[in-house]
This record gives sequence, structure tokens and C-alpha cells, in this order.
Amino acid sequence: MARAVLGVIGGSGVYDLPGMEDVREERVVSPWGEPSDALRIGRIGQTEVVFLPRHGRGHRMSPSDINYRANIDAMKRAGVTDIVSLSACGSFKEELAPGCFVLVDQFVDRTHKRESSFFGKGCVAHVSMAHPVGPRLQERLLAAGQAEGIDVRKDGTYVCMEGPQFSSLAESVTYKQLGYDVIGMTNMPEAKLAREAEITYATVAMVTDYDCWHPGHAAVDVASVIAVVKANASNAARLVARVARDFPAEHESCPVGSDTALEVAIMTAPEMRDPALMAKLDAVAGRVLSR
Ligand SMILES: CSC[C@H]1O[C@H](OP(=O)(O)O)[C@H](O)[C@@H]1O
Ligand SMILES: Nc1ncnc2[nH]cnc12
Repeated sequence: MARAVLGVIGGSGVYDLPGMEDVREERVVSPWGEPSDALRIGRIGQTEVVFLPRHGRGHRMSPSDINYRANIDAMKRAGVTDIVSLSACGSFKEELAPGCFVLVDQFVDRTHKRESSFFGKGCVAHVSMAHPVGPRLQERLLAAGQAEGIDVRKDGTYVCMEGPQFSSLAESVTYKQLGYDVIGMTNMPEAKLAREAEITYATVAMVTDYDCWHPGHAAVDVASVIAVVKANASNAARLVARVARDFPAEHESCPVGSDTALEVAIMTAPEMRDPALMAKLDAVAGRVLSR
């Protein structure tokens, strides 16, 4: 079994991870392009932690401009086995009020301007996204949140929109009627790419607003999102720190197969694969391509 390394991807308002020790920065060169920033690599307790601010420090990248493939490839090269995504989101449920943390276990992908796979012409693969979140990692997040006295809920469905504009009222009401719980602009294709890279993934969706459907609340804007994220930054840091401190030394195998996703996914016959693409897949798919 591989040594467990915990990756943390910080979203809006989360550009650093307090509590890390022995921190060094590493600019990973990826064949998929530039990651959003240098990786910050350190430890919390005995666990190695790798932090990446998704939008870059200073929030330089919009959701559509983030190079999600480079980010996930960089995490894989750094040995990350499990990723916790910290993400701001809007809520479609009265009871999921700003300030609460929703552990997402399903995603709906409405993005349309992003590279969403490492595979394609020259090496075709189809991984399962039936269960996109690692249940054990999610259990750890729930237990850590409860131990820290944070308002954490389970079983959230996150719809990912392209943005960067927020939703219209008609869109917001439609998503609410469809039963989705929260909305953001970033977790797709991030979760898909983590699955292709055989990295276990879980999202902590930090509710910052009621989007624009709620008659009793003003429509979401950046100021309200950032105000809530700032107020919740210490909760997020405590949650991650506790998960890291309690993390097993060895990666625990994933019941939904996050860590073996490529085992039966690659369709292209070995002799028909494109050598240039195979070279780019060295980190993401090296485990299966090297045999
Ligand atoms: C600043 S509000 C919109 C912005 O916030 C969320 O980002 P992240 O998921 O990285 O926390 C949302 O997805 C948008 O990118
Ligand atoms: N209402 C919302 N829609 C999309 N992304 C968000 N991030 C935070 N709040 C959001």
C-alpha cells in the first residue's frame, strides 16, 4: 500500500493553510501546462500535506481559466493519494444556511469550456463517476467536523456551472426544483480528473449564500461570499488539521474504487496508443501503463 499524502485544494478566500509545519514550496513542471501556483508541501502531525490554492495566490484565475489537468497532475507527481477540496458555494436549501459545511457526494456537471479528461485521441479511457467521492475520506471529514463542533452536513449534490457570472433567477429556481443542494463553479472537472488520476476526492462545500432564489435574502455577490468565507476560515483550517492529524499512515483502499479507477478503463489497444500522449500520462496513469 502507498504512503498516504493528503492534498488540499483551497478555493475562494482560501489561499493558504494555517497549521502546516516544515513547509517548502515546489513549482511542479507538468506536461499538462502550468498549475495554479507552487505547491506548498509540509506536514500536519505525522501526515504529509500538499496545499494548492485553486485560483492561485491573489485569485488570478477564473473558474474557466484554471488548468485543472495541471493541478491534478502536479498533485499526483507530489505523491498525493487523497484530495480535500475546500470550496465556497451557494445553497438551494433553507436549512443549508451560510456558514454550514456540506460534504458533497454527487456532482452535476454543467461546465462546457474546460478540458475535462487526461485521455482522448491516442489513448481512450472511461472511468466510473457513479460515486465520485471517497466514502472513507468523507467519513473522516464528518468525524473531524463533529469533533470540532462545526455544523457539517452529509449527502450534498453540487451542481457545477461554468460562470464566471452567477446564475439568473430562472436558473437558480430550476436547480432548486431539481433537488440540487449547492452550486459552485470549480469542482468539475476537478473531481473527474482526480478520479482519472486514481486520487480519492472529497469536497467540503462551504455555504456562503442562498444564490438568488431566496425571497428573504439578497442575490449573491462577491462581497457576501468573501465575508462568509473569512468568518469560516478558522473552521476550515481546524477541520483539515484534525483530518490530517488523524489520517492513517498508509492510504486506505477506497470502497468505490477511486484508487483503482484505471484498472478496467483504458480501451485503446497497446499497439495503437500515441507515444506522445503516453509520455504525458506518466504520472496520472503510470501505475497501469507501465505493466
Ligand atoms: C467568489 S464567488 C465565486 C467563486 O467561488 C467559488 O470558488 P471555489 O469553488 O474555488 O471556492 C465558486 O466556485 C466560484 O469560483
Ligand atoms: N451562488 C453561487 N454560485 C456559484 N458559485 C458560488 N460560489 C459561492 N457562491 C456561489
